[in-house]
Parts: sequence; C-alpha cells; structure tokens
Amino acid sequence: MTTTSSSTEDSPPRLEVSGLTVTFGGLTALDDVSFSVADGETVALIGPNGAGKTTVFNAVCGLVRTRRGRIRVGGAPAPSSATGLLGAGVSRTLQGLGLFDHLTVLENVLVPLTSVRPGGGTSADAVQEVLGTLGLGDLADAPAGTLPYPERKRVALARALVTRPRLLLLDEPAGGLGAGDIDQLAQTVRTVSDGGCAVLLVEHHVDFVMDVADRVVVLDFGHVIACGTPDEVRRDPAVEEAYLGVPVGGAQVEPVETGREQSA
Ligand SMILES: Nc1ncnc2c1ncn2[C@@H]1O[C@H](COP(=O)(O)OP(=O)(O)OP(=O)(O)O)[C@@H](O)[C@H]1O
Repeated sequence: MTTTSSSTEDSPPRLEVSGLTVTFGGLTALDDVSFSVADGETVALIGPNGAGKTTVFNAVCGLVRTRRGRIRVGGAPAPSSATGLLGAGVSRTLQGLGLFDHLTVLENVLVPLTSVRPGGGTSADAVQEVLGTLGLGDLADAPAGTLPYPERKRVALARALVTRPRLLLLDEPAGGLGAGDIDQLAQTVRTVSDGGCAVLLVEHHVDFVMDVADRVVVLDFGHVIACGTPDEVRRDPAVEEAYLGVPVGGAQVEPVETGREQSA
C-alpha cells in the first residue's frame, strides 16, 4: 500500500494532516490520523457512517478543537477563521449545501468574495467564468431556493470555486445526483485538479471516487485503515471488511451503510 504522504522535497503538500486526534467528550472521533494532499492531486476520504470523515473537514476548517496533531496548509499552520481560510486559498462545500435560499444564484456565489474583500471588490471575470463552467449562466438571477437539487448543488460548488481555491474540500459532492450530473461533476473535479488545485473529497459514491481520486484514504472508527490508489484500496481486504463489502475481485463495489456509532 502506498504512503499517505504526497509531498516533494521542494514544495510542502497543500494540505498536511499529522497525528490528528479529535475527541467529543468520551468519544474519539479521530485517532492519530495522518495524510496529505499535494497541489493538483485529488484525494478521497471514504469509510462507513460515523468513521470521522466530516470531522476531518471540520478540523481543517477550525470548527472543532484538535486534541493532538497538526494541520498545515501550504506549509503554514491552518488558519482557524473563515476569512483566514479563504485568504489561504481554502474553500469548502457542505453536505447540507448551506445556500441562502432567498438570494439569487449570483448573490450566493458572491458571498465568499465579499468576505475576502469587504466592500464588495469582486472579480467579475471569476464570477462569469464559474457560472459559465457550471452551466449556471442563465440562472444567475433565479432565487437559489427555487432551483432543483442538482442545480442547487452546482450553485454550492460555484460558490466554493469562485475564490479560485488552492485547496478545495468537497463534502459528499455526488450525493443525491443522477448519473449525468455525476459525470459532469467528475469532469469539473478533473478540470479543477488539472489547474493545480488540491482536492480533498468525502464521498459514499464509490464509483465516483474510483473515477476521480488519485489516492484514497479509508477511515474506520476514526483510524486510517488504508491509503493508496483506488485499485489498491479496492483490493484491500481490511477495506472490504470495513466498508466496501464485496469479496476480493468482486465485480460490483457498493458501500455498506452501517449506521454504526462509537460507544463513549
Ligand atoms: N459535534 C459533535 N459532538 C459529538 N459527537 C460528534 C460531533 N461531530 C461528530 N461526532 C461524532 O463523531 C463521529 C464521527 O462523525 P463524522 O460526522 O465525522 O463521521 P462521518 O464519517 O462524516 O459520517 P457520515 O458518513 O455519516 O457523514 C460520529 O460518532 C459522530 O456521532
């Protein structure tokens, strides 16, 4: 199995997570988790429900207290404020999308830009480019709350991309989408990654993960149980037992929704 690290001698990884431990009361949500994401690399975090995937995102964004360990972005300690993260080139989507339903598509997409540059100094080019790329140009004036779910998901992605991030965190980007939308999403992720952005995504849609990820980190009960290329991970017996649920060489890979929770 390959290493969890992706740094080179010359440049630090865009994201470096070392020995990350997060507890909630008596529950250890993450235990000594280490991995990294390089510029231009797409890394997927997978694992059963409750494995700790979203907690990794929350720790990177400073939303949960880290008991032990280190998180660095571009070689520097990760900022803990929203504006600090945006300034460091970090963008994130949320499982629940977090759109402002009463605002238009355009107004939603502008939100992070006004946060980075209070007063509204925005790059019109960046806005038009991202709306066009995601097929939202004709919907710019539509209230976000009136759109079907796939379009709403694209608005959330546009809002994350408009700052031209160097590290993009995608929380279940394929969830709730049909095959055509997932193909488009995969293309967008590839384009973003080819442009040099480091992408870390949490996802249960295993076929999508195997399609877009350069490396896959598998979490179970807060531990990294495997890390490697999609093929390496797919064939790892520990991953099959904990998550994928098919025999070695099995034709179809389906995640197992265990609904497990750790006991305190
Ligand atoms: N704020 C919190 N307070 C207490 N426990 C929490 C909190 N956030 C997460 N947990 C617990 O930490 C563990 C990891 O949760 P997390 O949401 O990171 O898992 P996940 O892998 O993202 O799951 P899913 O795939 O269902 O989204 C779970 O047992 C969860 O109940």
